[in-house]
Amino acid sequence: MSKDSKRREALVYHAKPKPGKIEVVPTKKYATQRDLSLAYSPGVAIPCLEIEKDKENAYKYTAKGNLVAVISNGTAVLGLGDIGPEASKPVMEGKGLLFKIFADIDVFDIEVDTKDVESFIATVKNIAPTFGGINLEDIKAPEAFEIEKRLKEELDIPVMHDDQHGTAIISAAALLNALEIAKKKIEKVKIVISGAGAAAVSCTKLYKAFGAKAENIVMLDSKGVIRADRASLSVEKLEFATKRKIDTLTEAMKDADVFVGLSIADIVTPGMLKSMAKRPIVFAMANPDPEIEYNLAVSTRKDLIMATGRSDHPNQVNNVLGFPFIFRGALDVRATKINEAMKMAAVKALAELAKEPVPEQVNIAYGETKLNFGPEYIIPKPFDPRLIAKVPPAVAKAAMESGVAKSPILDWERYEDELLERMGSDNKVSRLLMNRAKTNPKRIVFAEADHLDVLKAAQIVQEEGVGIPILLGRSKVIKELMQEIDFDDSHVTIIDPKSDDEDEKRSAYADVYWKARYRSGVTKYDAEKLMRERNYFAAMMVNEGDADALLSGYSRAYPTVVKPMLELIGMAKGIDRVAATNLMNTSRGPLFISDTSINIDPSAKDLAKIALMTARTARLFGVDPVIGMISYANFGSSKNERARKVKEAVTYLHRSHPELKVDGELQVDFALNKEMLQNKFPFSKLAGKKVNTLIFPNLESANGTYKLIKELNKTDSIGPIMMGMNKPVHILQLGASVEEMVNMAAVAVVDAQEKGKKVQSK
Ligand SMILES: NC(=O)C1=CN([C@@H]2O[C@H](COP(=O)(O)OP(=O)(O)OC[C@H]3O[C@@H](n4cnc5c(N)ncnc54)[C@H](OP(=O)(O)O)[C@@H]3O)[C@@H](O)[C@H]2O)C=CC1
Ligand SMILES: CC(=O)C(=O)O
Ligand SMILES: [Mg+2]
Repeated sequence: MSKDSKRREALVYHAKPKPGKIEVVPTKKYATQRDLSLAYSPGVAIPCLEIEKDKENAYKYTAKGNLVAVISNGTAVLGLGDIGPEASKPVMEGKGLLFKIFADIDVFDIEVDTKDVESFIATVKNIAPTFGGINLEDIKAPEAFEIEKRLKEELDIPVMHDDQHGTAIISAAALLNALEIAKKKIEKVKIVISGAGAAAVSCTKLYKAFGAKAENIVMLDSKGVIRADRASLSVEKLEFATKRKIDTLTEAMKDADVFVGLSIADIVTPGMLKSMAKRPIVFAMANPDPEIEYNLAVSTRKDLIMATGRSDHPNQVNNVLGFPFIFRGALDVRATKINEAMKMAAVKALAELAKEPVPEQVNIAYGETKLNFGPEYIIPKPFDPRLIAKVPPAVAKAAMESGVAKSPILDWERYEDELLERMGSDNKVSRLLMNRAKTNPKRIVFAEADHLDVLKAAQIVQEEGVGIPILLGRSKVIKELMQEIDFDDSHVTIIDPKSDDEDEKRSAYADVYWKARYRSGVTKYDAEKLMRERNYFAAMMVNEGDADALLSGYSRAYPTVVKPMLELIGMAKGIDRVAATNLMNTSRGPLFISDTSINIDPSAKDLAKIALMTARTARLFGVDPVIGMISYANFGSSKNERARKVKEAVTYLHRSHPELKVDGELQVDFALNKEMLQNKFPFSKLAGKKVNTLIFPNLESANGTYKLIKELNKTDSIGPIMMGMNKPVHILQLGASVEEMVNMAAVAVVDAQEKGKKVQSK
C-alpha cells in the first residue's frame, strides 16, 4: 500500500462511520417509565445516599470499579513529541479501545490543557472519585515523574504512568527471555539506553531490579551520553550517569550486548549494529518509527535478537501487552496501588507465557505456521487469549500478598472463568479468519467486479493479502472504476466473459459443459451461450482449476445464483444436501445460525446433517461447537409434529455422534442462557455449557433470526457460508456491504485451503 493510501485509510478509519473510536453504552434497561425512574430520579437517590454513608459503596452501585481514566496533556505523544492535548486524543481513545478489547475495562479518555505540574495533579485529584484507576499517558519527563509520584501518594486508587511502568514490565519480560536465548547473564551484559525520558528511566530502573549493573549501563538523551561530569542533570538522569569518557551513541554501541531505544526514529545505523557484541539484543521501541527499521536491522546482523514497538514485525515490545491486564488484576482486587510486587509478578507471568507452547489459535491470528520460543518470539502476542487468564491473576495475587488489595479474590478458578467470560465480546473470530486466509491466499473470482462495492472489496482483499482477486465483468467499466478508487490494475487479472478475447476459453468451457450434459438435452449452442453468462463462466473457471474460489450474488437474488452453482459445481462427495450458516459476532461471543439460506423445510435427517456440517464449519473457525437444536418447545413439551421433527434429529445425532455436544429440542432463550438450562433441564447434554451454534427447524426462523440480530444489535455477520459444495463457491447476500464481502472472500479462501488439503491427502 502506498504512503498516501495508508494516510487516507487511517483518516477514514478515524472519521467514519462516526468520528472517533469509542462511545458510551448503557448497561441497564431503559425502556419504560419505571426503568427511567430507577435509572434517574427518584430511584437514583437511593444508591446516592448509600454511597454518602460509605464511599466504598460506589463500587457496588456505580461503574467506578471497572472505569479507568486515560489521562494525558499531550506533551510526549508516542514519539511525536509535544503535540498538545487535542492532538493526543486519538491515541488516548486508542488506549481506551485496547483496554476494552483486551481486558473489558471501560475508559474515559481525558485530555488536560496544562503543562503545569501542580495544576495537572489538581485536575486528576479532583476527578479521581469517578474512577477505579488512573492510567497516565504520554506525559513528558521529568514532569511525568513528579506527577505520578504525587498522585500515587495522594490517591487511594491505582495510578500508573503507562509509558513508564507498562513499558518497563513488557520490555523487562522480553529482555529476560532474549538474554536466556542469547545465553547471557543480566548481571554481566553491557546495556545502552537511548532516551532518558519517562519510559527509558523506568525501564532501566526495572532492569536494575532484575540484576543489571549500573556500571554496565550507558544512557543517552538528546544531548548525547549522560556522563557523571555533565552539568545540571536531573536526579533521574544522575542515577544512570556513566563515568566512561564517551560522548556519542556510536562510541556507546561498541561491544554493547543490549540496545534499548525509547527516544526517536532512525538514530541507529547498520555500522553501530555491526560494532555490537556477539548475539546482540536490540529493542528499538520508539513509536511509530523505531530507532532503526526492523528489516534494515535484521538484514545487517543475522545473529540479532530484534524487537520494535510495532505490530507489523515479530517481537512487538509495546505496553499494550501490559496495561489492560495489569489494571484488570488491580481493579479486580480493588488494589490501592500498583506496587513493585505487582509489576514483578506481571513481568514473570509474561516471560513465562512466552515459553509455553503457543495455541494454534494464536498461530492463526498472526498468520504464522508455528510460533515457538526463540529469537523471533521472545514475548507473547497481544491477541494471545491466554494473557487474560494469566497476567491479571498474577497481578491480583501479588496485590493480595503485598497487602494492597481491599477486596481479595477467594476462588481463583471462578476468577479465571470470569476473566475468560469477559472476552466473549470481541471480534476475534473474524480476525482469526482473516489471518488464516492470509497464510495461504487463493485466487478468488469476483463474478460481479463491475460493481463499485464489489471492486472495493476486491481491492481490500488484494491489499490485505487475503486473496488474489480475479475480476470478472465488463472490463471497460471495471477499469474505469478501478481508476476511481485508486486500485492498481497492474497485477490483477480482468476477464470479460462476453468479449472476443475470451473466445478460446469460452469454447473450451462450453465443450466440457456440453460433454457432461449432451445426454440431458444440452446442445453445443446452448453451452456456448451459457458461457457468456458470468456465473457460468466463473463456475467453470473454478471447476477447471483456473481459479480456486468464487464469490457472486451481490447484484442478484440468492436463489438465482444458487441454482447455476448447484448445477455446475455440485455437492461434495458423500453429501446429498447443501446448507448455509451465518456466523454472528454477538456480545456473548461467536454464534453460528443454520440453515439461513437454502433448505426451506428440512426433514429430521436433513436437520441432523445441517447440524453436522455446521459443526465442521465452526471448527474451521477455531470454535468448539456446542449445538442447540431449536424449536418453540423444550424437551417433549409439545407433541406437535414440528417439535417432534427436531426431537427426532437430536435422537439421530445422539446415536450417530455421541461425542457431539448437541441437544434439544430447545427454545432459544434456554439454549442461550446456561443457568436457565441448568436449573430447568439439568439432564441436558448442554446443561452449564455455553451454546455457540443454533440449528433452526426451518428456513424462515433461521433467516429471520440472523437478520433480526444483525439489524437490531448492529452485529457483524459473516455469511451465508455455503456448506457441502464440491468447490469453494460462496454466494453473497443481495447488496452485501464491502466489509461483508471481504469477510466472505476470506471464508472462500479458507474453504479453498481446506478443500485443497483434502485433495492432497487423498
Ligand atoms: N514501545 C512502547 O511500548 C513504548 C514506546 N515509547 C516510545 O519511547 C519514546 C519516548 O517516550 P517517553 O519516554 O514517553 O517520552 P519523553 O518525552 O519522556 O522522553 C523522550 C526522551 O527521548 C530523548 N531523546 C530525544 N532525542 C534523542 C536522541 N536523538 N537521542 C537520544 N535520546 C533522545 C529525550 O532527551 P531529553 O531528555 O534530552 O529531552 C528524552 O529523554 C517515544 O518514541 C515513545 O513512542 C514510550 C512508551 C512505550
Ligand atoms: C506505546 C506507547 O505508549 C507510546 O509509544 O507512547
Ligand atoms: Mg504512551
